[in-house]
Amino acid sequence: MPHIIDSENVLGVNFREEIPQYTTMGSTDQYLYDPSLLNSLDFRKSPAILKPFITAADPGEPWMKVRPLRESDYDKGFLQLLSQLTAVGNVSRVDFLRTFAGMKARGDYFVTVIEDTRKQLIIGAATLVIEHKFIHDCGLKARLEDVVVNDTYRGKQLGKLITVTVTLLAQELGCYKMALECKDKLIPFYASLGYVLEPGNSNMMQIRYETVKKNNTNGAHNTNIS
Ligand SMILES: CC(=O)SCCNC(=O)CCNC(=O)[C@H](O)C(C)(C)COP(=O)(O)OP(=O)(O)OC[C@H]1O[C@@H](n2cnc3c(N)ncnc32)[C@H](O)[C@@H]1OP(=O)(O)O
Repeated sequence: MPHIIDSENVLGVNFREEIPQYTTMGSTDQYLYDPSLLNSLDFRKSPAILKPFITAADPGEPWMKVRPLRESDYDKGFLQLLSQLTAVGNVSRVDFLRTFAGMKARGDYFVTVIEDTRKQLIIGAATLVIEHKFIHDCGLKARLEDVVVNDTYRGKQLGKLITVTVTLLAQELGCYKMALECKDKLIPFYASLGYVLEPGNSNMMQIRYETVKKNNTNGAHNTNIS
């Protein structure tokens, strides 16, 4: 079960003080969450058709690794990968480590990546976020966020692999359901992985509180907005 968060962490109070001082990148290089959680996922439970059959523990290539996000992924192109999804902005190493530490402290962010270990490059990512509810007997609801595969690696099942990984992880962590928002053209992709549009309950609504900076360098040519 996810770590129980305290209200001080939720509000982000004193985060700066909680972060260890890093003199060089990777001096601790922690995982965001326990990587052993990925070893026992049963990919046979997923309706996804994976040909050849691959899993998080055995992604089919010796140079491919599915694992939790690490601090050193700042230097392995993680943010550049996200910029293929939406605008990232100018995220400094300090910003990245602060956000990483906050997510780790909360215990309910499961950012999961695929690394090409030959190039030390992050080539795929997806995030499982767990919401704590009073309804459903104080149940846990999962959200799927920020799914992306490096454009030169697409069409090789990596999108399915990373999405099924976090979908099964949510079930393993005790969530009663997992939900996502996506563009219409991706509905068949997620439907093939078991996600369904529920009749009368398939509208996504939102209110935006900020405008995306148009002059950021990472996402300057990307019109996708998450
Ligand atoms: C919840 C969210 O985060 S929604 C945001 C989703 N992410 C994005 O839009 C970012 C840009 N897109 C991507 O990174 C990738 O195209 C992904 C993640 C959507 C798919 O990654 P891939 O590695 O190419 O997917 P994969 O090889 O596993 O393909 C799975 C299937 O989905 C289909 N598919 C993949 N991308 C798309 C697309 N953009 N539109 C329609 N169908 C697609 C493929 O044709 C394939 O179908 P098949 O099994 O019948 O051959």
